[in-house]
Amino acid sequence: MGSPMALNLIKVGCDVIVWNRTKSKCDPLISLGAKYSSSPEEVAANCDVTFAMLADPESAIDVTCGKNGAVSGMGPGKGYVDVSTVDVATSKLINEHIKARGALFLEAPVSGSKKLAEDGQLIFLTAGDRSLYELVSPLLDILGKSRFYLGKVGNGAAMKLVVNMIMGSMMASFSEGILLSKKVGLDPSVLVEVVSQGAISAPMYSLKGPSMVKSQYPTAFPLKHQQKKLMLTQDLRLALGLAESVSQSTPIAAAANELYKVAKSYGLSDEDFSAVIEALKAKSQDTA
Ligand SMILES: NC(=O)C1=CN([C@@H]2O[C@H](COP(=O)(O)OP(=O)(O)OC[C@H]3O[C@@H](n4cnc5c(N)ncnc54)[C@H](OP(=O)(O)O)[C@@H]3O)[C@@H](O)[C@H]2O)C=CC1
Ligand SMILES: O=CCCC(=O)O
Repeated sequence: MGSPMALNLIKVGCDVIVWNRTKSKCDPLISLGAKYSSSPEEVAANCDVTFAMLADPESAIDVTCGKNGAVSGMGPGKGYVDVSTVDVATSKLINEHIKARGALFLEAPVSGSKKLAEDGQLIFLTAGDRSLYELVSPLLDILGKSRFYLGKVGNGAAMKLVVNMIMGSMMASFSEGILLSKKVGLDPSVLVEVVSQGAISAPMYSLKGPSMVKSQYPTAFPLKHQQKKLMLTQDLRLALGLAESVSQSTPIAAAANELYKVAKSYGLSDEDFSAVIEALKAKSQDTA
């Protein structure tokens, strides 16, 4: 997600400095004009605004607050925009560290996957320093099709988790439908078409349905991010934790969460999250 976002900024002529743990992944960006810094600290020291796109809460904290982390390069007049998907507590922690350096913080997790990142069609769910939001809005408009400012830090993370919770349950339910249609002698491709024309149509179903019917899961949003294991956190589990914290019942999401865990145990972490369908196949002895 970070690469296409950086690329879109380079394309419009922004002065972009990049860092990634695996440096080779920066090479295509460097060849297109990005400069390279050897640590997150150096990036933050050399930039007015630093964007972070990390896998999960642990890496987001490490890259920000760890050794040679971005915090060390921050200071008054600078801004830090974390576009990773993390939990509320992680976002608040990063905010505190950035603020302690006199800099501004904006959480801005995104809705929309790899293709939408490439096309500059992401949806930003931002919260934090309003002045930083105003400052980076022109950049967010290059990277995305819309942006929401949701107030205090944590609201962006919470909104993202709620959206991903709905998405996880929708995909699990869609998977059940595909397999059931096949078991009762229907053509699942026709089911995908029917769904795409009705009230429950969703781009996600039209995009992923045809591949799922063929047991193919080209990775857009890796299943491992729907089931993050670090610090026992993951998008669905984090959403369940959020629900529990306010005594909101979410039985559908809880059931879906179990399926993602099974799919992950089958070694499908790096496949698209639509590979959750494999968890149901195994249960019903359907290997087709
Ligand atoms: N893919 C999608 O469709 C979407 C993803 N998201 C969210 O965006 C974030 C990134 O997702 P995505 O780009 O798909 O994930 P990837 O797995 O492709 O990239 C993860 C990035 O995090 C880095 N990273 C992981 N662990 C560490 C660590 N311990 N220290 C330093 N860097 C680390 C990786 O570095 P390295 O290259 O060295 O491994 C890589 O740059 C996630 O939070 C995800 O939930 C949000 C919306 C859509
Ligand atoms: O967090 C990832 C969400 C993927 C998507 O919105 O399609």
